Amino acid sequence: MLNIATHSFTDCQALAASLAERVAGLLREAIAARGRAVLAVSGGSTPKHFFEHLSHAELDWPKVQVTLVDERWVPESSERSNARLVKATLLTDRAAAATFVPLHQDTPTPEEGLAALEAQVDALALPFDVVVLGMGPDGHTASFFPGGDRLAEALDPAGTARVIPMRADGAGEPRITFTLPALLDTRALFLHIEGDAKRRVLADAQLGLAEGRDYPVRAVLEQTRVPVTVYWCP
Ligand SMILES: O=C1O[C@H](COP(=O)(O)O)[C@@H](O)[C@H](O)[C@H]1O
Repeated sequence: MLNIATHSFTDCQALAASLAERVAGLLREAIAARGRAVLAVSGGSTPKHFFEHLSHAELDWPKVQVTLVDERWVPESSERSNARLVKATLLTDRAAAATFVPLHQDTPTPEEGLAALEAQVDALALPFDVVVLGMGPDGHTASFFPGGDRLAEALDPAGTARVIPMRADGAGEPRITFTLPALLDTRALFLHIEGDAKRRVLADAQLGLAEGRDYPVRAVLEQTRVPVTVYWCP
């Protein structure tokens, strides 16, 4: 049984405000219950307004750790860096007091930086309280790309690795990604998508109508470990 709820908005700014309010509420609850909160967010173009709203949220930000669900293996000076987006749009205003745990090392390849990255990830007070995934038009989420060289390993529910490198034709550059079992180790899971094309991809993935195409997001939709809440606007 799929455990998916969908919140649809006609206005993407309203979506961003609503998702930020929901996430802030969950982070507040986590701090009240455990004295800290851990948030994993996506990169790409979609989360910008959500990040801007969340950055103003009133909560005890020094008790919040923020990380990324995946990262492009580029320096932070690159426009493609997910960390750059997070620092510019989320870790400002009140949220500047949060601790950021990046998924990048200054090494030529993710494989060479992996041991140091694993040590960085060890600093996270897991499980996550909130994970916010995005999705590309090709049905990738985090860096679970169609045809990814380590896709099966990343999606293996019994896998023990938390982060792994990923390469795929559609990925642009090498990636590092939390694995699916690591991301499902969360108290709340959101999927934030915008636009009709992505809604169709999601519907196809959900109904198994991918017509031979490989939509990795399907693994998130079909798992039964944690409910998925989809936020969508046109
Ligand atoms: O490359 C990535 O793409 C996806 C989707 O990005 P968008 O630009 O279509 O919103 C994103 O969720 C992921 O974190 C990122 O690395």
